[in-house]
Amino acid sequence: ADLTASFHDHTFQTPLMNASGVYCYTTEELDNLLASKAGTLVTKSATINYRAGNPEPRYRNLALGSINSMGLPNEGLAYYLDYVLKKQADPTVPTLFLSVAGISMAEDLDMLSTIDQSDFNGLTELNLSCPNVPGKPQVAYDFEATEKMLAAAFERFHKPLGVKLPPYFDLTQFDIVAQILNQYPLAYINTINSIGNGLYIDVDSETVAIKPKGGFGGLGGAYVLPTALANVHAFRQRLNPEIAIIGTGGIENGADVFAHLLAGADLVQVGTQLMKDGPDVFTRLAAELADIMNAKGYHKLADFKGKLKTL
Ligand SMILES: O=C(O)c1[nH]c(=O)[nH]c(=O)c1Cl
Repeated sequence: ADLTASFHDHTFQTPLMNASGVYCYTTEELDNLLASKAGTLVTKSATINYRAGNPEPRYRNLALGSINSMGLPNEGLAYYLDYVLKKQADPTVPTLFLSVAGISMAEDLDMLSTIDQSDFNGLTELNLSCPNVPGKPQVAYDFEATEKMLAAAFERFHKPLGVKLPPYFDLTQFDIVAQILNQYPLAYINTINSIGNGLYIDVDSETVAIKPKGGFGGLGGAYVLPTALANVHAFRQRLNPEIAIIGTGGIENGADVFAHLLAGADLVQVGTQLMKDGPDVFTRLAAELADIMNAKGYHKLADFKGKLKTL
């Protein structure tokens, strides 16, 4: 089976990559991703300046996934922009993704201007769905703010741009959000971000799992797979075909990768399972996906991508 993934005018050795926020804070972690079977990588969502983030413990692996309230810790935009600019000079390195998540629209726009004026030749991911900055509601659950943000972004940003979206749970929300997104020349959407503000309770200790926000945090892993698949498929059915889709959420094995692709994803991102297994997870996921494709007689991703059947 050929796992080569095409995404606009880019090709990747596999459709697999990390989810922003996982294994992508430092240049060492990012280099380890490049050395793995991941097709490419995305950097930790950046703010203009270094951010310490929320108090620890702020991430926990759980039997059925994970919970996090990191609070947008990152080294600052320049650190990640320097990294991708250096790496893109190497012809053996695939096209890279750079993520930004300002804690205000002004900060987002400043960062987009900085990137636009740079020689970055990869794709930029505007994170509209961070659920863990206390006092800052997610932009993407405010449809007016989302529209304003996209209009302002495309006024000043001329490189390929994608948006990271939170999960939606109502079909009319899919209709409304898709109608907004279809007005803009987006390269892609990335769906889903963690399911915001879950609460894990440890019965033995009668305590929450993480320190920030009284234990409330974004859920990842197996908990979120059906919601992730629904968002991928709902948007594939509604978005202009020029807007590609990155499927994120709940991938533990090759079958989950296959399901995301079947639902319409062009690339998939792995967060919780990468946190649990490290970059070798991409070797396993690639092998498991290839086995499934071979068993079904599929030779390339286009043979089944987006071809989910209904009853
Ligand atoms: O707390 C975080 O840093 C965080 N955590 C998430 O689960 N999604 C995000 O977009 C971000 Cl920005």
